[in-house]
Amino acid sequence: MTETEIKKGLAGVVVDYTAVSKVNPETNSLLYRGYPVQELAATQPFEAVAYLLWNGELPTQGQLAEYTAHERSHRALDPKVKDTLDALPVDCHPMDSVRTAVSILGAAHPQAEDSSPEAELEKARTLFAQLPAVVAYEQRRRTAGGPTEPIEPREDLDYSQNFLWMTFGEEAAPEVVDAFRVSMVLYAEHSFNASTFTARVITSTLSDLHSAVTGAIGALKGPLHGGANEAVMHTFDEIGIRPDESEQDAKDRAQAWMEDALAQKKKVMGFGHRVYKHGDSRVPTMKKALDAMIEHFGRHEILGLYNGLEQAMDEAKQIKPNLDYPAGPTYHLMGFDTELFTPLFIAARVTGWTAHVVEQRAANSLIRPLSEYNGPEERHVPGA
Ligand SMILES: CC(=O)SCCNC(=O)CCNC(=O)[C@H](O)C(C)(C)COP(=O)(O)OP(=O)(O)OC[C@H]1O[C@@H](n2cnc3c(N)ncnc32)[C@H](O)[C@@H]1OP(=O)(O)O
Ligand SMILES: O=C([O-])CC(=O)C(=O)O
Repeated sequence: MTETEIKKGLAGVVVDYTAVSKVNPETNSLLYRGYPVQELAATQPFEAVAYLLWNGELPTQGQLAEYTAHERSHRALDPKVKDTLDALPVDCHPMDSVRTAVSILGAAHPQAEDSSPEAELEKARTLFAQLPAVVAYEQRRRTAGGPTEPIEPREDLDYSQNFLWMTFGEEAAPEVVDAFRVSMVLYAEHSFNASTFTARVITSTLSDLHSAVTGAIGALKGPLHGGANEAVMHTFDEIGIRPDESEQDAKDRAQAWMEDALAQKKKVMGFGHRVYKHGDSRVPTMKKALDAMIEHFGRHEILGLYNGLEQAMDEAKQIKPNLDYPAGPTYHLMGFDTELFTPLFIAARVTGWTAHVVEQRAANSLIRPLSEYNGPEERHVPGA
């Protein structure tokens, strides 16, 4: 009998076509609908990148104006969502809160059961516009220690400006807005990663868009995927962030921490990738945004910790950082609670997920792989 080849973790398995993005580990590049992500990050508002992912082309000025107006008119925190969030424990994980909020928004959507391409796009655009209020409110509820008043959105601000406004109740500096925008663009899409694949599996049963996104959030939460940006900050905290420390001292401590962690065979979150083996295509762009935040806030000890861990990992195992590594400390410097980092990833990735939902539905085949049984041989219930 020939042994069945098991593709554990589906590693290296190509399961379908996609025109949404191309990850190329050979050239270390990432294209959204053909455009290099670093070019999009350098030039485009996040709203235009969302449009591109959904529609396949960058918007004209008129199309962007229409999308922007739609986004701005759906920004307020839904009262049903606020009531539910207020009923949750204040210290529950915000990923659970956002997952719950998406479920409510789905149940309440007037086109919940309409899966025509037009309805799917409408639902995607609306959810994209609604999510910042949910994430911002979760940060505010945690800070207040319980139910509080949300900050009302401002229609004169763009997506990134308004996100920071609703979270912190003040207008962010342009440098901060730009670093935030760049993070959103970089987090938006990455082919058949675990959460996107989850969304596609759910869609393949002809289930609805909000169910697909709710499931995708569950997959994103884990530290081997999106939860790594939160985990990176826990590592920094474990090493100890000392704002008065010199960059070199911080670097030395981080290197010593990493040597110890690797000696104990620990997995260090924020490093490694299933597809990229020579570095994540998005890291240089995100690292620039982190550098800008380090300069803006004058926090060079963070750079010391960052470089110390990266260098020690590279020397010991030649494993490179992934996008979550520079994103974590960037969000920390902006003032987000560590547990809010992965919800920020949701706000960005909802664009990619929903583009994949539409693509899956348009050329659907139920996703149902096989397994090789290795349990007990057939046996019989006594007395049967
Ligand atoms: C945006 C994103 O979602 S990016 C991914 C975010 N996730 C993380 O940062 C979590 C940390 N990284 C990891 O766990 C892995 O690198 C993954 C899950 C991302 C990719 O994993 P895989 O392709 O399955 O590789 P796998 O986990 O088998 O690792 C291969 C080898 O490298 C080692 N390795 C990989 N990543 C790390 C790491 N972060 N720290 C220490 N060792 C690592 C493994 O221990 C393994 O070593 P071994 O062959 O001696 O046993
Ligand atoms: O592609 C992956 O496996 C994980 C990742 O980097 C992402 O989803 O952005």
